Amino acid sequence: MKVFKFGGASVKDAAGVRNLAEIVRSQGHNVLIVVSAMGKTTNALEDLVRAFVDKQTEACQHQFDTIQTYHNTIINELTGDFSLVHQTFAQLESYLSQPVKGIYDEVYDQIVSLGEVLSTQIIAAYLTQAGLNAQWLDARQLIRTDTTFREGRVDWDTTARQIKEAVNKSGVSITQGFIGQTEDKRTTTLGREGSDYTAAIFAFCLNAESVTIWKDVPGVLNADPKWFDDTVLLERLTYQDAIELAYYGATVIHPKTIKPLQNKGIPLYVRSFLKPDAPGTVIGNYERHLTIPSFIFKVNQVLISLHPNDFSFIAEDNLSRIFGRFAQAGVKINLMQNTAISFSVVVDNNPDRVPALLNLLKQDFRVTYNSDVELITIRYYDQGTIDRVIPNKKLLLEQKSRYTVQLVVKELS
Ligand SMILES: Nc1ncnc2c1ncn2[C@@H]1O[C@H](COP(=O)(O)OP(=O)(O)O)[C@@H](O)[C@H]1O
Ligand SMILES: N[C@@H](CC(=O)OP(=O)(O)O)C(=O)O
Repeated sequence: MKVFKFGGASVKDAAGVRNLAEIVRSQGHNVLIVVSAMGKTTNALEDLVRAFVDKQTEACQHQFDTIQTYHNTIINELTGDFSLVHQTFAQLESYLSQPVKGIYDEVYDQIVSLGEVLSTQIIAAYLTQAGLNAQWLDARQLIRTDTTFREGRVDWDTTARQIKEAVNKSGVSITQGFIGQTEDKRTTTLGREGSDYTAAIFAFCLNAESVTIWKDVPGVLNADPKWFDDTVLLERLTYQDAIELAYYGATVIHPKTIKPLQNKGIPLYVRSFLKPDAPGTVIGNYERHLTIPSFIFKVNQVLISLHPNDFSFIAEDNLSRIFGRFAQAGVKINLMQNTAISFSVVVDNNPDRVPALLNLLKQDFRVTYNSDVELITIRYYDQGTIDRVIPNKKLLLEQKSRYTVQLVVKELS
């Protein structure tokens, strides 16, 4: 069987849902479909959580209405029995009418996970009326995680057992990306953009023949077309090149997706939902690595420099203290570099996490930071490619390995 993953961009409106059905009809015999929340619903639900926890009743109601209206607009253009969708909105409304229960991240997961529940309920209803009888599966009952809310860690043994028992390998099934559940039945999410990872989890557990991620781009390109004009389609990629590109921030694939697929040799296709007959990119066990440079831009980064208060070296004890603080604050490091008595890191400038991290670090270190920096990564670089990306930018830090260069830059004002 195959696994197809459709992201929010592919199902942002009724036309997207119809297009999904056409792709499944023409290419998806014996397929499990993993779907994300529609359009930008996850962002909208994040705003709803903030308003709910901050007890901003009006903002909360407004956000709820906006999300419901958006989904109703899509439903109104489709045919099918959407009663489950209305039930989900009723459940959400009832949850929002009660006092906030649990820590922020837990509340976040109970609410934000509903984006995927709604999208799959709508699509399953549409597929069924279109004669594609889709089995709707609740990913919360299949993917078991620990209690790390917003970044649930998968319990592979339980997950594999539950998936093998529940999924029918013939016909069409549909389930939610991004969500799972703890042992005591509290919903978790797997980290933003985690639906690709869900597709890989299902494929791994089911020994699927392939995974296809349907995108609004022709495949994996050598740069994000939103930033670069002359992009080139990478027709074949090794798992290693794919994992490196994703890890450095090529948002076309979630970095956690590759490992489960590589471990079982399952090919990953990245194809266009706008041109479903085009071959796109295939990622697999190939001998040849990339031959052309790839560019990855991460904006809205912050460069943090730490200097031990007691002038001690950046050695094992200080390093373990630093990494402990980052883990405690839940902040991922995108780049790091040290000298004898200073340690520099670049992280996403996440307003929910970075201020708390800085406070923790200030307990032991003198902390300086530079916000609004960009992190540019070039894989298979040469000097010409570096020169191409740094005009009008001040270079703050550079790190080179044999195949990859990373540049921390700031716009020259
Ligand atoms: N190397 C790359 N190749 C192709 N697309 C890329 C690359 N890096 C970033 N992207 C961006 O990824 C986007 C698709 O991802 P995303 O918007 O998250 O889709 P979805 O909602 O389907 O998961 C593309 O529109 C493109 O701007
Ligand atoms: N809806 C979740 C999960 C996801 O992967 O979405 P998408 O496939 O649209 O990037 C998010 O936005 O984080």
